[in-house]
Amino acid sequence: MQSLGGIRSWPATWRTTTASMMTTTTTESVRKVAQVLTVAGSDSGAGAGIQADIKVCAARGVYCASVITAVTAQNSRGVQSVHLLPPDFVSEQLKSVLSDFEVDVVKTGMLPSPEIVEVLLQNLSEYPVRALVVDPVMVSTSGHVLAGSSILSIFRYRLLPVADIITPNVKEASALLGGVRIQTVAEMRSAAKSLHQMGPRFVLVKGGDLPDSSDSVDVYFDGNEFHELHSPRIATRNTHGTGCTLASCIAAELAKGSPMLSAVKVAKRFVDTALNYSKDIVIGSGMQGPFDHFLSLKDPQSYRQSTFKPDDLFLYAVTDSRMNRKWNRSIVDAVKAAIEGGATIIQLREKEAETREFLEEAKSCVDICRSNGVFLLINDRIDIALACDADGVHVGQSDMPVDLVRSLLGPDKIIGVSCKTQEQAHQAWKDGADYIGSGGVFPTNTKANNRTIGLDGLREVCKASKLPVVAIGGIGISNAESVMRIGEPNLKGVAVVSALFDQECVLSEAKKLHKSLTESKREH
Ligand SMILES: Cc1ncc(COP(=O)(O)OP(=O)(O)O)c(N)n1
Ligand SMILES: Cc1ncsc1CCOP(=O)(O)O
Ligand SMILES: [Mg+2]
Repeated sequence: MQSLGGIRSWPATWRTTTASMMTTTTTESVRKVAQVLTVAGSDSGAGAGIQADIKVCAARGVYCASVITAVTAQNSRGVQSVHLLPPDFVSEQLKSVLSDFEVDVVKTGMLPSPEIVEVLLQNLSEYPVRALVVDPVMVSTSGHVLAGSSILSIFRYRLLPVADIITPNVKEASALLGGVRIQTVAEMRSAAKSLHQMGPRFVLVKGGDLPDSSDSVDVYFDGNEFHELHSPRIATRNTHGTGCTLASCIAAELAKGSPMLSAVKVAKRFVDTALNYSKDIVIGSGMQGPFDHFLSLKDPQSYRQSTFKPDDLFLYAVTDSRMNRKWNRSIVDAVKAAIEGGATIIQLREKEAETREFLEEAKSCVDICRSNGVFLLINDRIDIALACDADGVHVGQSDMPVDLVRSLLGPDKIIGVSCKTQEQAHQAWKDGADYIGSGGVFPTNTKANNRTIGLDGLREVCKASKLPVVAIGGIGISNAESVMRIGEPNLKGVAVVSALFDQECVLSEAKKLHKSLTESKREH
């Protein structure tokens, strides 16, 4: 099996396509379409399985072909009956699609027998694709066994080693690991590590079923680093098909060209938004209803504008035009590298840029950030933020007042404000800011004439406000841990300029800083 970046190379015309576009036009006016093939079971209730997969891909702008492995009779009450398709017929479907279409990514769901996995593997070796996403479906949300223990051996020794990513929930992860206990995030991490040793390039262990947790935590492991992806638990009965939706959304984003972590983050946000949007709908009379994958058609705003979470401040990358010029980088390249290295939010702070040029670059950065599921804010320039439809702005005490910014940008945009004192922190809350940037914590050459407040000043600001706080000023790999160690619960991360952008390789510096922040978070 070839994997992402593997044997089949991208057509030259496609390589230049931005990740947010599904198609592009070649010189011969042929439109290339990002394509997923789902190999899964049919759900007559259409909340999960093949039907969910097709809907997600359509909602994400990707074509989805389907090979059906089994037909289930099911609804919101559960699975009433399952009919397996003969392996030869599954193979015929696979050949039909793979020999004809240029499938980018194959996503698997219900693979109910070892023979069916065998024909899948055969076809994939004959018709290689760019990536394989394996959702090791074993039990339906209602508790019906969809693939029994006979499947475990071929999953472990044949399928997992050729997968690019696997997305088990805790029960599936436990089954794949011979029944180990997985009841805490620490046990999820250890399970992700053990599963990675079975061969997949990336592992995402989904913690939605974890007992006693107020938010839903998924653990992502790339063989080197862990990422914990948090989202608030959404109170709804309409959770049928969330696993299929997440895996298909990952496949769709990969097919459009996203790196793996970005694809996973976008998919998680898509599922959260869909669940939230559909929390009150009633389809069926049972315990687990389907949700609406097409929310974007009904209410684009609710889909586009996902909610800002304090943890988004974890690794906050702030650009600088002088540094970009010094290192001969465009803003766009700087932003791409920071995101790839793990930046969780971006601010464009381009003090010397010409308005017209800044606007064009800001628009490109909005596209990149949106397709990676990372928010983009603009420093100082409310006009640019409005014109490029950024996710928000960051303003200081001598910029436009926060209450006025709020009235110009509306309730959905993110507003951050710089605070050095307790009074400023109180005011930030009253004025409707979403977060506080506090510093300079340490001396810095990036901002002239800036008073340093030290760790004590940072602590005071944190204590004075309910808002999440990000520390800024002179922070880098050598001292990020000492900042986070002040242990204030609303201190959510560090914002850095020179530690990322006044460096030869933004990507590796971002990775190192992300790793050090993750370690300090785990320790405290
Ligand atoms: C996250 C974050 N915190 C603080 C600042 C500083 O903003 P400001 O005080 O407006 O100073 P300038 O950046 O405009 O020089 C920031 N940009 N980001
Ligand atoms: C914009 C800003 N606001 C307070 S300190 C600072 C500069 C931070 O830059 P660096 O991370 O290079 O010290
Ligand atoms: Mg400012």
